[in-house]
Amino acid sequence: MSAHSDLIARLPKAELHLHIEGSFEPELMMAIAERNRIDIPFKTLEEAKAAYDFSNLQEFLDIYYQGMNVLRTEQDFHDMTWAYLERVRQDNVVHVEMFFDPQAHTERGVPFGVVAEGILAALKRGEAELGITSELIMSFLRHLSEGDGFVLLDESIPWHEHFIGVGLDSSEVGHPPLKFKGLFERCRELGFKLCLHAGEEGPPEYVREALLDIGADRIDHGNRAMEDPALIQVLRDTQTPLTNCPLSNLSLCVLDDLKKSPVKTQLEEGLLVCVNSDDPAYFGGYMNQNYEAITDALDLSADQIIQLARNSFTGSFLSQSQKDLHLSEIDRVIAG
Ligand code: HPA
Ligand SMILES: [Zn+2]
Repeated sequence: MSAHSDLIARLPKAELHLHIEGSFEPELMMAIAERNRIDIPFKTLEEAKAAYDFSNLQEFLDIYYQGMNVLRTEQDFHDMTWAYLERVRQDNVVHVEMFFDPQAHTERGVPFGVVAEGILAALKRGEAELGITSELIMSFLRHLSEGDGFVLLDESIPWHEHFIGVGLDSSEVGHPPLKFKGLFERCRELGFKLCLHAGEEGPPEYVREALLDIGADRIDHGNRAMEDPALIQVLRDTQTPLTNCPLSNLSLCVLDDLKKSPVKTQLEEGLLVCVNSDDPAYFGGYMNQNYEAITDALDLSADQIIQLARNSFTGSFLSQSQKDLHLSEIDRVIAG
């Protein structure tokens, strides 16, 4: 329990950096494997959890792509998404802008429509039954080619109205944002918001490319931007949201100690940083556990925690009037 657990629990929050396939808990994975009669390398929960010991991004990604292999039907994608929504309702997450990785499914023969329809059905239900609003962000795998990205973009045309934006994730080093310049230009013309993972393991130059060459609307992670004072200035001037993921940083050894997290400095420097869970089933915590861990590690004040929650709405793709409603709800919670 953190010193500010009660405040953290009471604050409404938006989650802006969440890979839905990274919310796939081993219990559900084993149940779906059985339902679909698929062998998985884990026989027990303990075995699964023991495999979740990573020393870098690639080690995680290998297990992450393996885990999602059991997902085959619309029902599977629905069940995974619904489980996430039910879980974060408890953390007072009221809005989520979620990534999904279609190429990780189409590559193994699962049609795009199966993936999208399953997730969308759960999101619709989440709004009706849990009051959680949501947006979907279609992410490109950066270890694949720009041409593969264009194939996905074409394949997804019938569902474009359901996506607010596109993302860029998977193995960062060696796959800079500029590798996808033409693809993101096309996505921008189509009206998509652009969210790029940059500066998680990759150098500050990747954040610079995402921001200045691609025109990213949001930077996912962005930790290593803090190595470049000129870049910090750009992030401050543009108020580009940075979606930080504390427990992810720790699990993937981006940081060896959360005390070295840039979040407090970013707040003090006036950057628009917020806290997120990234892949909660793999990194040991959902939204509030991420808030608690970063609060304790950096000794954040109540005002700083409130600022993080405010930033999660300000940095979202909600309309200004929707943002204002959420921000006034935060005011109401802290006054009461
Ligand atoms: O944190 C991440 N980084 C890159 N790719 C990912 N795919 C899922 N999570 C991540
Ligand atoms: Zn991520």
